[in-house]
Amino acid sequence: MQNNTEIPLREQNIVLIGFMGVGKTTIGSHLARKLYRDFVDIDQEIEQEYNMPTTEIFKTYGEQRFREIEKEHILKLCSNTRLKIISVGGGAFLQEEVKQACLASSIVFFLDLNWNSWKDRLKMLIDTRPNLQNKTLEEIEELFRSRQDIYAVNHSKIDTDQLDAEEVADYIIQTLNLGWELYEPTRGLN
Ligand SMILES: Nc1ncnc2c1ncn2[C@@H]1O[C@H](COP(=O)(O)OP(=O)(O)O)[C@@H](O)[C@H]1O
Ligand SMILES: O=C(O)C1=C[C@@H](OP(=O)(O)O)[C@@H](O)[C@H](O)C1
Ligand SMILES: [Mg+2]
Repeated sequence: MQNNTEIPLREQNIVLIGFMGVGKTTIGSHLARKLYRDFVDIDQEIEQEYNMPTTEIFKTYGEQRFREIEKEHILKLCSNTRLKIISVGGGAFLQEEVKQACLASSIVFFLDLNWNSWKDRLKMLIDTRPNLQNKTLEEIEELFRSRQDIYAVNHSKIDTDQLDAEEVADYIIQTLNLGWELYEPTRGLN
């Protein structure tokens, strides 16, 4: 496994985490475009490999199998790549090995959104997120709250409540620039 002390800060992968629907995929693609990097969305990679949407993968093979494939994809990226923008699914950090690999090899941003703002997105998420289906709103809130612990260890937390996706990407870039300049300053010409 690569360790982020071995990779220059400016070359480390950037990993976006957070609950379903907070905007990891949308913000990740903006970030990749703005930083001229490749974007990898783990759910999209798995859907391409199985040639079916996540809901079908859950139905056909079960969540456990999905988690195994998810882990394989993420661990491979953590050990073999740099300079990527990676959006992982909201349940990826349930697996301690995945969480530790991301934290050790990459810069991990937690996209935070409060429950009241998140609730407004439920309608547009429900058809494509198997773990939101067949649940009452109370059960979804319980899942939302119980998941917060797995995101609590990160390198930077962004409060996204008041920002659109493009603004979150810009904010992440500002944070990165600050860290890069502080810890790996670019040398002047003389
Ligand atoms: N900052 C934001 N403000 C408002 N809507 C957003 C924001 N980020 C994402 N969205 C919308 O929320 C929905 C879920 O976004 P998505 O990127 O798929 O989330 P995730 O990958 O975290 O599950 C999309 O319809 C997207 O357009
Ligand atoms: O939190 C979860 O259990 C899941 C989140 C989804 O990704 P997003 O967080 O991008 O919605 C996807 O991996 C799958 O439906 C399971
Ligand atoms: Mg996503």
